[in-house]
Amino acid sequence: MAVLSKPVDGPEFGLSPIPVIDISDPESKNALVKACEEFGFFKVINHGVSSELVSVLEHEAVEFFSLPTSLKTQVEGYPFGYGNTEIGRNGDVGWVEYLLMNANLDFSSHPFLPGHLKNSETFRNALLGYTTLVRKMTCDVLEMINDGLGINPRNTFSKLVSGENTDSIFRLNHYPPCPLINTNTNGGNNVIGFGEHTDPQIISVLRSNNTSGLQINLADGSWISVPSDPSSFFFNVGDSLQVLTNGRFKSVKHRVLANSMKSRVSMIYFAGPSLTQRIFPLTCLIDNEDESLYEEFTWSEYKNAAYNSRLSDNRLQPFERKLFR
Ligand SMILES: C=C1C[C@]23C[C@@]1(O)CC[C@H]2[C@@]12CC[C@H](O)[C@@](C)(C(=O)O1)[C@H]2[C@@H]3C(=O)O
Ligand SMILES: O=C(O)CCC(=O)C(=O)O
Ligand SMILES: [Fe+2]
Repeated sequence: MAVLSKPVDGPEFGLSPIPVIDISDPESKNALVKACEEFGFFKVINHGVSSELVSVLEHEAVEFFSLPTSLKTQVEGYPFGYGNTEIGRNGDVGWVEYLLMNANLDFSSHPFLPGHLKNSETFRNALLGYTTLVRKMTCDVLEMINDGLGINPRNTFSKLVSGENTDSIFRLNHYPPCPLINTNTNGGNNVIGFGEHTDPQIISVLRSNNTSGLQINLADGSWISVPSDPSSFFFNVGDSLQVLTNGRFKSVKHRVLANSMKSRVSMIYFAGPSLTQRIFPLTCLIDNEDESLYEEFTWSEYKNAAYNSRLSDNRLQPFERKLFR
């Protein structure tokens, strides 16, 4: 469990600057590009994903996390399966328990699911329904971004995350109420649920219950709280999309603070490419005077490096080109 050395403020009040994008409106493509450039983060509304499906999956997750630890415990297959407190295997800890799984497997024979869930048809159906709809929404959003950037063909980004072999991950996180929190005078707290990091994949899609805790880091280095909204989805630009856009989009640093009173339950779909996919800045996004900021790598190379790093490391640093001007 990590305790921040300096308490942070919790700016829960006032208007949130987080961009809200109506994806039912094709004209939102420019707002999407702007959000990816300025925040690397945005909230999506009018998405068409069934709230009933989301509720069933959340209910199943709550039931699962309420089981005794002995029934949730990890099976073989790092990083997948159940875990608590430890995030990754490089010393990161947080006030969280989670279930991590590959989102492209047949869930009926999923090797990483604890027996209780593997045998639950309700859970398997909800998971399959949810990941199918969220993948489709992700592709729609990537295509709108594609249009907004004026790139051809339209599926340049979406095809990276839509094939059979794509390496997408699904994560359920549960942050129980934390009795160790000292609430400071500004209403903030000092216990980390999930430490600061950027997501390695192309784009991540997060949905949570009505408990806040997620914060994003702005360009000026300050942290702002993301007001919870169970009926919307929050999108994060990942490191790979930062590289594909030659740094025009920034992968957003984010973290989760624990809550003393309420449980937070979140579900995140990490849209990743196939392991052999080569990642490099798209030529059409390199301005004439600019140069490519990154060396080419495969997703597998990047992922291996990422999984050997700490959460807060700048995982793109080894792939940055040394430019001499
Ligand atoms: C400490 C780690 C956990 C993580 C792998 C890593 O070594 C660094 C990146 C972490 C992260 C953050 C986003 C996702 O939650 C995640 C599944 C991912 O792809 O990268 C986690 C990894 C994890 O929990 O194993
Ligand atoms: O649980 C959350 O709200 C965010 C977790 C997160 O950033 C992650 O799992 O990568
Ligand atoms: Fe994340």
